[in-house]
Amino acid sequence: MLRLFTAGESHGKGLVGIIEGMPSNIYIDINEINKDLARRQMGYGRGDRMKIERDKIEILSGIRGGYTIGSPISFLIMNKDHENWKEFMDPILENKEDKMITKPRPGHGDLTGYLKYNFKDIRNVVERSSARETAVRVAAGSLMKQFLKNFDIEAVSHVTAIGSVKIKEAITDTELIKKADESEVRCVEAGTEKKMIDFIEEAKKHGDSVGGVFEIHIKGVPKGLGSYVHWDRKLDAKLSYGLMSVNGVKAVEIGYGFENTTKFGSKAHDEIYYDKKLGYIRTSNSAGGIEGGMSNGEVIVLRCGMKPIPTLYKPLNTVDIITKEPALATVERSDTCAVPAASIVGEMVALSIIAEEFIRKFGGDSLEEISKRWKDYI
Ligand SMILES: Cc1cc2nc3c(=O)[nH]c(=O)nc-3n(C[C@H](O)[C@H](O)[C@H](O)COP(=O)(O)O)c2cc1C
Ligand SMILES: C=C(O[C@@H]1CC(C(=O)O)=C[C@@H](OP(=O)(O)O)[C@H]1O)C(=O)O
Repeated sequence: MLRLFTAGESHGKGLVGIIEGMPSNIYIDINEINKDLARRQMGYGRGDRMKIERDKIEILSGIRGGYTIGSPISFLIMNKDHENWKEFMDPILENKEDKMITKPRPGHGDLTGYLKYNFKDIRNVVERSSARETAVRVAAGSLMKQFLKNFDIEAVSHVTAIGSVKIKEAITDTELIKKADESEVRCVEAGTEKKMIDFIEEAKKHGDSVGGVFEIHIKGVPKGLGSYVHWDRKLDAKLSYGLMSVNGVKAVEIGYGFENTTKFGSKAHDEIYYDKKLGYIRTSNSAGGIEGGMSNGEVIVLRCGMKPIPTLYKPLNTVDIITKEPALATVERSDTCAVPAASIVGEMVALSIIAEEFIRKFGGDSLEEISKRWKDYI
């Protein structure tokens, strides 16, 4: 079983990840992980924090001479911003109190987290509920991506909507999305990107924030990851769980999940054909590569809806937890839009789940053992 533990507060010393269950003898290129960490920091609409951080992974264990050795892989990503928060984030010494947060932000975990954990200062909630944690999930996902590359499994992601600005003709071709990611193709319809940027700028001008939609494609996944035999083994359920755990994601769609609800069955399902060379084939992919809780060999298509960022520079109404009087929600600093960043997080989270399911199906302690079983099955 492949597992990931994450720890770390947003303005604490740093973030920690532990991956347990990674097979041995997988070549890991640290530069590739750092590239994915950098991708997560990009995207129009991010705030000043991203000017401070330059996320880099430091491996502590589990990798030797560039190869995994089967033991838990532990790693660090330091918070450069900690330097500016030392007096408020010291684990041992008493923290200064003049930055206590008492005005919970609607849309964030502030109010319920403070009540649930019986805190005096909402900062305790803010620090861990922050999406800073997603840096660890991207680093871990990037490592798993390198494992999956051995089996020709690859993922791409792209933003399909920022607020009400949508890509009209959604790119459905995985290779084209990949090119877009490499900046060869920017957008299907000329001008869409500018409209998205304008939408973010408009929000920013009014102290507001935006959400949007991103899409993930995973190709090369063999038929049969996940299972129909028990509810908690279904691949669509597992992917939804993982994606829903990405901060701000409130909707997950698989294939044409919503669109299919409006169609007749005759138009909604992907008919089966047989080709002497290719075996069973489909000529459409409405199901998004998953039927009966199992990958069916087609490209896995996932779509996620992210709510607008909860911290507003023109703050929403709230209640001060000390005076119980009406107040405006706390704002220290914030992104206006983080959909492009969330898209990278989603891509890496989805790959982590595919890696976990791949290992569950093909088993084995080393890459060689897994490769043998995979080849036999294929
Ligand atoms: C990459 C990324 C960056 C984010 N940046 C901010 C931010 O600057 N300010 C903010 O209030 N929320 C930000 N969010 C969203 C919050 O983390 C999220 O709304 C919060 O954790 C509550 O989400 P939930 O209701 O889905 O659990 C960001 C999310 C992601 C994925
Ligand atoms: C630190 C990251 O994102 C943060 C996520 C976040 C939130 O509330 O989720 C709030 C902001 O934190 P800060 O107040 O320090 O600027 C974002 O910058 C990151 O993505 O690495």
